[in-house]
Amino acid sequence: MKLDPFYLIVDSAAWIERLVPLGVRLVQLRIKTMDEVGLRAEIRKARALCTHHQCQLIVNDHWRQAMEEGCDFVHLGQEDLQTADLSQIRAAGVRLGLSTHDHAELETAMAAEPDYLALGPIYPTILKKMKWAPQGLERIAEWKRLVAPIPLVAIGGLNPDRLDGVFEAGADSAAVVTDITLHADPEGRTREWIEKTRPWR
Ligand SMILES: Cc1ncc(COP(=O)(O)OP(=O)(O)O)c(N)n1
Ligand SMILES: Cc1nc(C(=O)O)sc1CCOP(=O)(O)O
Ligand SMILES: [Mg+2]
Repeated sequence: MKLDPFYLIVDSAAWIERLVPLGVRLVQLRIKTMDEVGLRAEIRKARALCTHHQCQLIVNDHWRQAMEEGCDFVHLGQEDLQTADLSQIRAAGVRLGLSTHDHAELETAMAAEPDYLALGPIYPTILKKMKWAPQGLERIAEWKRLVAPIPLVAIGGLNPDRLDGVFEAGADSAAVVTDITLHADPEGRTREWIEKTRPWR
């Protein structure tokens, strides 16, 4: 499976409506706190937008709601994995991306036979507090050797200036939140990401 090298992560369907039409091909809806009705509406709207714009939608955490809304790709972390019903996800033909931060997590993740693996945080991130030190580029190269041919996603503190290093080290896709969502010009920055990742597409 080939992942687009630009992996946008946002926390609402409104962001998807704003940025996906610019040419984003891979987007994650990452909603951490919302009531069930609101969450369902967000997933439904995100799915419709992504279908219309031929963008692959990946739903973070909420695998059950994602499946019930007809989505075909979810992302789970190690804690999410403990409660997720992987056989139900697989039986529905839903694809699965998994987070990893160290060797023990990688072993757990590989056992689940994911469709991609994410490694982070590559650089310091301001989005959330993390117990892992930045992994650095060497770690991407190590992970690539361990996981290929499973696609590898790099995440954490990425920006356009850091992309060449990340791809040269072996990442297949670069995931980003705040470099775009906190930018003064999110549309302009999204176009910059699309251009900068073009050679890796
Ligand atoms: C592409 C990608 N990589 C890693 C994560 C982090 O997932 P997780 O560890 O479950 O943390 P939360 O994002 O749920 O806070 C991700 N969402 N996407
Ligand atoms: C959601 C997330 N997961 C990470 C991990 O390492 O698993 S790092 C991260 C935050 C990514 O945001 P930004 O691009 O703003 O640094
Ligand atoms: Mg999670």
